[in-house]
Amino acid sequence: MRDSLVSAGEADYPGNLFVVAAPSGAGKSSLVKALLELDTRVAPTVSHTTRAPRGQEKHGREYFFISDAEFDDMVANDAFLEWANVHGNRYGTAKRAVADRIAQGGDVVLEIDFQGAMQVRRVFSNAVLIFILPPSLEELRARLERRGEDRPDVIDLRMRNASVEMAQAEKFDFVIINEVFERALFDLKSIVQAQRLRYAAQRRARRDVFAALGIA
Ligand SMILES: Nc1nc2c(ncn2[C@@H]2O[C@H](COP(=O)(O)OP(=O)(O)O)[C@@H](O)[C@H]2O)c(=O)[nH]1
Ligand SMILES: Nc1ncnc2c1ncn2[C@@H]1O[C@H](COP(=O)(O)OP(=O)(O)O)[C@@H](O)[C@H]1O
Repeated sequence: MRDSLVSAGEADYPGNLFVVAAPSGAGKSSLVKALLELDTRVAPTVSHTTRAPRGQEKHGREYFFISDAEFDDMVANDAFLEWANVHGNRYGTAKRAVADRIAQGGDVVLEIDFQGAMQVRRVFSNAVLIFILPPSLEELRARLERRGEDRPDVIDLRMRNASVEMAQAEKFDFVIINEVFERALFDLKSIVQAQRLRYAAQRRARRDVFAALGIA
């Protein structure tokens, strides 16, 4: 599967893979949710995690909440496209969820951390990596506090990790600063649209070259 996803970029996988990463609280989930409401061609996948569910979260909707032993089994069975330790818990994207959809020409968006994003790039070179930045660290903390989902010690840990995560932004294809939400959403939509046009043009060009060479 790893190898076939590498050739993905080519004919077998006509869909696009978008990866969105950000420090916790930057607005990644809000932006991706808004994108999905506007654009039905792109679908999310549900990750697996060993973290405990928050208030309203449901198994199979936000995440598949699994035990450490179950996570170990999935790692041993090579079931993950990528996985990483984030803020003291493990999170991973199942291969099957991504491959099935992009093989059928659908687009997929992954909301994962920067370590996972780098793993995806190694496996699937056509993936478009997008990093969301908050306008400042002060605003990041304010958003985490306003969201009111995490205990103060969890917020402190996420803030400590934020600087390390933000230093990774330059490795991504695009960086969006989520200051004014609507502007950031416009940027995200534009990146998705541009990639679709670019990839479709690449595929057409490849077909034309093959046809001209008589090897279509
Ligand atoms: N590598 C990886 N990271 C993930 C995955 N799912 C979620 N994450 C990341 O784990 C971090 C914590 O997620 P979560 O506990 O839901 O809190 P959030 O930061 O408020 O979204 C975020 O950076 C997520 O992007 C995954 O499947 N793989
Ligand atoms: N541009 C923005 N301006 C102000 N608040 C925002 C903005 N974008 C998101 N938020 C708020 O910040 C909090 C964190 O956003 P969320 O999408 O949960 O972040 P993440 O998924 O990156 O952890 C939420 O309460 C959300 O409503």
